[in-house]
Amino acid sequence: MAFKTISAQLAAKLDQELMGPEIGFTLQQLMELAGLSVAQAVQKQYPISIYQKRQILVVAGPGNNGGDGLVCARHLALFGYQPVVYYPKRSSKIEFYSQLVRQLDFFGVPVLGSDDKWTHYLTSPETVCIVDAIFGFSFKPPMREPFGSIVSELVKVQNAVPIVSVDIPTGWDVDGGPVAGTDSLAPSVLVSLTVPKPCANKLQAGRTTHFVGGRFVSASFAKKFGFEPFPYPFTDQVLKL
Ligand SMILES: NC(=O)C1=CN([C@@H]2O[C@H](COP(=O)(O)OP(=O)(O)OC[C@H]3O[C@@H](n4cnc5c(N)ncnc54)[C@H](O)[C@@H]3O)[C@@H](O)[C@H]2O)[C@H](O)CC1
Ligand SMILES: [K+]
Repeated sequence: MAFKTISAQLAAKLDQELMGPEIGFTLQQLMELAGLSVAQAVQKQYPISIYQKRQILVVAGPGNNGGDGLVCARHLALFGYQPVVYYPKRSSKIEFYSQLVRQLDFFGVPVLGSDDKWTHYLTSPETVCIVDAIFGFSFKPPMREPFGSIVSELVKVQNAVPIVSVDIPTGWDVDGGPVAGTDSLAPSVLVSLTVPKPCANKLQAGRTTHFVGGRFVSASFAKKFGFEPFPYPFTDQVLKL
């Protein structure tokens, strides 16, 4: 399906408006729907019934893309997968992220920190897929550590264990796509949230299945930002593009 995109700058403005005084969504509401979308995309692409081992590694970054990953992990657990979260840089400034971690504890989902070993979760066939929730539309290259090393590890295994990227393949320039001279992720799935960003035009045809998710804008709001509303079927939270 052909799709319109919006720039990194416009995506941030769209977000602010959704959470502004007129519309009044909270970040928590949007993140819940975003994380649920990603979990549903995983379920559609890697249906639980065909796997004996149901481990999924979710790598969560320090911002809201990471928050989407924490929510996604909780839904994956509820769907019956066995998520493990690697969350190396936790923000103590926003209490909400700690609440998301406590909810993961509640569902028995392990959350690894910077001192924990995580690379043994990068093996096939034990791990169904890896959810890349490291950086989204606020990423500005070049990447600082420890995330450069983490992405290099993911690149090493990405032909054996599929990567599901949340909103932006981590490390890509949001408007320009893969950055020359750096290890570049080639995800098997991309879940664009609200509307694809320009880097989605750089996905390799035949390699990446592209979904849109984050079903939270009205038709008139979409048109105001220059895109058509997406025809999500029935109760689905994602649409394959
Ligand atoms: N409307 C929607 O579509 C919604 C999308 N959501 C998700 O939120 C992210 C954007 O979140 P934001 O917190 O603005 O940014 P990021 O998570 O992308 O990153 C911020 C985080 O990253 C650090 N950082 C930036 N550049 C670098 C770098 N070069 N090296 C190391 N670290 C870097 C920065 O310091 C911050 O800590 C969007 O993509 C969606 O996934 C929301 O869930 C709600 C609705
Ligand atoms: K990402």
